[in-house]
Amino acid sequence: MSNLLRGVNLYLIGMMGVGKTTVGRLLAQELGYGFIDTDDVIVKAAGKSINDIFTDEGEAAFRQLESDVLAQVCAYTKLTIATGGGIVLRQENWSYLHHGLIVWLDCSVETIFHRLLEDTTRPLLQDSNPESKLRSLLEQRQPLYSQADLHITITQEQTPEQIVASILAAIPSVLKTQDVQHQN
Ligand SMILES: Nc1ncnc2c1ncn2[C@@H]1O[C@H](COP(=O)(O)OP(=O)(O)O)[C@@H](O)[C@H]1O
Ligand SMILES: O=C(O)C1=C[C@@H](OP(=O)(O)O)[C@@H](O)[C@H](O)C1
Ligand SMILES: [Mg+2]
Repeated sequence: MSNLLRGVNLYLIGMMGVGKTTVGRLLAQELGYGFIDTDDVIVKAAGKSINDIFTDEGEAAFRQLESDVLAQVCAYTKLTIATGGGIVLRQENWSYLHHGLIVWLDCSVETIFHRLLEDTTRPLLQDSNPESKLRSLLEQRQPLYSQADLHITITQEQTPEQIVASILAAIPSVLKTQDVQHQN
């Protein structure tokens, strides 16, 4: 598979809680790729948590850091990159994402809600009604996520290993399409 990919980066996009960080790390191992999580890079560079960045500097400052990190990361090859769920919001980020293959991990709001019920690390979910917040975020973002090269639908029971397997199985079909497009 890594031969087929020829070092092209994989960018995982999708809603918070869908498993981009968890699956991305495994996928990188499977491919012999490096792994980067844009949120981790931001936290290390800022020296504070995502929650503190949102509280102290606001979401717009966080989005700028996110774009800066993405711009730096896409200069490298042989990486699997787990992005933050809101990376799709800025048009400029798409020009960076399109340097690689963009994989949308998609699962139901119910699954995400149950996974993140006890989680306090997602500032956008610190809301009086997190489930409805998730629904409205998904409604806003779905048309953006759907611009990905690959759409992987995940069920509640699927393990990270099974999700990696379904991504690996789906990759050749998009690479083929891209080769055909390049020939035309
Ligand atoms: N396939 C899965 N099955 C069960 N739990 C999962 C799965 N993928 C991720 N999780 C759990 O869901 C939570 C969110 O996962 P994470 O990888 O941080 O998602 P994201 O990076 O998309 O926000 C974590 O607690 C993680 O352990
Ligand atoms: O959806 C979002 O806007 C966000 C998702 C988070 O990352 P994950 O998608 O990895 O949870 C993180 O970047 C931040 O809390 C904002
Ligand atoms: Mg993550």
